[in-house]
Amino acid sequence: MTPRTAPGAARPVTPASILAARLESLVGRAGGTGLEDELREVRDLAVGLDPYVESMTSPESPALADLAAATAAFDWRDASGSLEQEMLSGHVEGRFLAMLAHATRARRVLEVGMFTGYSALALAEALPDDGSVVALELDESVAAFAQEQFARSSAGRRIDVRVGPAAETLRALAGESFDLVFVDADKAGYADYLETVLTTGLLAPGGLVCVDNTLMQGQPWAGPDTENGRAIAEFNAAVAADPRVEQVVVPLRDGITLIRAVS
Ligand SMILES: C[S@@+](CC[C@H](N)C(=O)[O-])C[C@H]1O[C@@H](n2cnc3c(N)ncnc32)[C@H](O)[C@@H]1O
Repeated sequence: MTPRTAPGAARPVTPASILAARLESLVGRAGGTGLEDELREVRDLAVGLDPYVESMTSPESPALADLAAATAAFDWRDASGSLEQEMLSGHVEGRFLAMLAHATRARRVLEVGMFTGYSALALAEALPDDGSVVALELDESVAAFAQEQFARSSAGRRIDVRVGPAAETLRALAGESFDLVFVDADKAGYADYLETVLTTGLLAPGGLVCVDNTLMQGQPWAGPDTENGRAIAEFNAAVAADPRVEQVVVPLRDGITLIRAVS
């Protein structure tokens, strides 16, 4: 397992940022090879991508910026399970999810895997006053952390947190339906969560499912071979072969797959 980073010192966890860090390191070691200038150009292309995308995207709300800062300032090395600051989706992905909520005119949103609540709050901010986000989280302490943040913003009152294993909470939600579902919990559980959402009426007719980390740091095509990489590779292949759905993999951050039911 990768050691958790000190507060504020996030490590690269997306294909683009990993590529940028690797190229930075290669530039540092390229002296005398004759490849320095070319490598620098390639490095600049990779290193500038995320900051450029971020600077051209509408800014995050003060409440989201505060939540991200509180998450980065917390020392996750003492936290339970595998929680780490890098789990937070962040500015551009939050805007993307909010844009999807607007575009689909979502009123009811379900999130599977909340962490400190960044995506839940980004989605809640995009909903009408009578809208709601039901956010599922396994870890009681991180759920409490998120709820403290939600209490500071008016959109936070639209978020209903349910603590427990998502598989159980999803079954307990039978009878409810959601216009937009964001899946971002344990990768080994993804196939089960999608199946439950598609087959039990949780996804409203015409609803959209968004699944995070479907590029999993590039592991499905470039390795290394890890448990999460295998889980995502299997999940992606199963979705690609599933005639019940249509999907597109968006290479934003660590990959988001958008899925809709077609039969
Ligand atoms: C990647 S983080 C979610 C990040 C969050 N959506 C965001 O955008 O900031 C994954 C979260 O899923 C939670 N989780 C893991 N397994 C779970 C399970 N079986 N049921 C519910 N939540 C789970 C973890 O505790 C963690 O907080």
